[in-house]
Amino acid sequence: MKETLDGSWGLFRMAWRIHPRKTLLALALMVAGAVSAPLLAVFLGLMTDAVVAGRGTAAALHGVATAVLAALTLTGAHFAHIAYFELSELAELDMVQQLAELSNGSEGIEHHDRAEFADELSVLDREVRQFSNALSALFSSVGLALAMVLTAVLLARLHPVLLLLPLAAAPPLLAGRAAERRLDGSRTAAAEPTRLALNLFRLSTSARHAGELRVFRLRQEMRRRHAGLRADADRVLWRGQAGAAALRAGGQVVFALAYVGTVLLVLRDAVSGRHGIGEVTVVIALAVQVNQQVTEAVNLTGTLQRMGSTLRRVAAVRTMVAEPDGPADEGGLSPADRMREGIELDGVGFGYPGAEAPVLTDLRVRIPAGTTVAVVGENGAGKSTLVKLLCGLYRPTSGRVLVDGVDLRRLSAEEWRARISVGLQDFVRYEFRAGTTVGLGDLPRVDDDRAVLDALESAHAGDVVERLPEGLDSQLGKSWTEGAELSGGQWQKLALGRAMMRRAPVLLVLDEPSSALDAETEHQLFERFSEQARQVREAAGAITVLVSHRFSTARMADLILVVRDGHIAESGSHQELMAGGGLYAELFGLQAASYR
Ligand SMILES: Nc1ncnc2c1ncn2[C@@H]1O[C@H](COP(=O)(O)OP(=O)(O)OP(=O)(O)O)[C@@H](O)[C@H]1O
Repeated sequence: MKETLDGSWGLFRMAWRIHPRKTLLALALMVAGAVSAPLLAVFLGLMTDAVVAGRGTAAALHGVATAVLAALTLTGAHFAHIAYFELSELAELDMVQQLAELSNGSEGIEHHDRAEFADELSVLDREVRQFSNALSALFSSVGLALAMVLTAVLLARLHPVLLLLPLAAAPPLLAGRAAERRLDGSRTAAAEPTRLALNLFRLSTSARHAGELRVFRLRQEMRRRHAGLRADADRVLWRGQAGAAALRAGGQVVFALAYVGTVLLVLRDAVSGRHGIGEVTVVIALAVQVNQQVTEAVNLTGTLQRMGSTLRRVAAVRTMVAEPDGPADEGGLSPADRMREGIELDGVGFGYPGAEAPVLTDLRVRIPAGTTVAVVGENGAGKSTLVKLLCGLYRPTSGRVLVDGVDLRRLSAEEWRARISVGLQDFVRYEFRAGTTVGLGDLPRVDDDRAVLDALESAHAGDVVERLPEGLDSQLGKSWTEGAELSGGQWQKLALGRAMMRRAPVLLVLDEPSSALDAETEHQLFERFSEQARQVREAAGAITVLVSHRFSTARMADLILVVRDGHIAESGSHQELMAGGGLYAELFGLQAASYR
């Protein structure tokens, strides 16, 4: 009950916020349409009595009133619909925007790693599309509540026993609520298989994966898995639907028995002469309405309860996104324009939400300002996780990342992001104009083609644009009829160009650009960065971090971090590490031998 009331109130506030005047108009029309139905029964009774008594004028007047009320009953909801149609659409849009904002509006990305977050979001994704019905349900239910009270008063005036009829509405209402709870439970239980099935569907229908699916002859297998997951979800949903239907039917049977009983009672009184013909007309008309009111009330409370749980889910998602251990903007200090001392990892540990073992443990290292750093290590060692911590996308679960001695948590996340630049391993393929796709790396200069060309030049990526039919003006992406599709490496080169757009970032992170670049180009690129970093050491103190599997590139760095099983196994310059004869020296030797 509380959820339904909270949901209704939340909905009303949302409509009011969007358009107060239309909200009031829709509500007034809906209420007028709803209460005119029981009044219609009263005037019908009065008209019948007047006709039987031969009072022509009174019969005609009551007849006109009956006709007006009938018109209002039939058209009230229709006119209200015109008033709230736009409101409903706007409310749905508002919800969709709230979801997008919740999902991507936070500074951190930790919530994306939680299965509960994905489940709630997948249910919400479906449920918000029902939101336009919710407003109509809300307005209708206000009108309906008034109509039910009026009907009960009218029935009680005729015979107190007739009050049993509205009271008999309680069992179907309670059963309806229980049914909706059961349905909501089944939607939650089915969320995971539904989400997984949707992922498989997207995978099976994406142009990007079409080739591999065919070569490995996986289409049949994907269909089988998809069907299995859908069947799992459907089984849960079907059980929920069947249980809910049985509960609703039980409630309706109780009401039907009460309905038949009261009609028989009034008919008996009429036969014995205790009621006039007009009163019998009123009772029969009202009893029919009570029947309709109950059915409508069950449906409306179901819809409102559903919307209540949608709003509850939105609140739950909001809490997950605002988790206190997420990388929120705690201190709001502004990072300096130049790095003075450097970055220090002070006992940094990190575990992904829900994972049993931490990915990184007790990392301790000082990276002086102006240093070029190479991070090397086996697959899954924790290199990308480390650079995401440096970018402030995750917050360490233990220890601190210090920037010039200040805990990264205390820096304004937004300002820190503005001072750094990244080429991430899982870069985005923005299907925009080529120049825009690169220019997005520095939003204020997104349309500055000169800056874009310079950035592409710095990233050794000018050739990608040169080959496009309209250069920087070429539309990218298969979603466009004329869009040019790029190879994976070309997309990554543009992402590198994007990383070069910012003028003087204090931290530049390049996470494995190797798939796009051949060994020679990667080498040259890093050489250039190292040179630039040395030149601007005094001016900006920029730190460049490159994650690479190529030791021939890594060796140029001032500092090499060898990550193994979540900790820094070795650190130092190439010469130091080679002289140490440890893991780095061993891996370097192996790779060098394979090139010979
Ligand atoms: N979003 C995530 N949620 C849970 N676990 C994750 C997530 N991302 C990575 N991991 C786990 O963290 C570990 C380290 O992953 P990470 O991507 O940091 O490794 P990496 O050294 O960059 O590997 P690679 O060289 O293959 O890119 C892996 O065991 C991986 O399974």
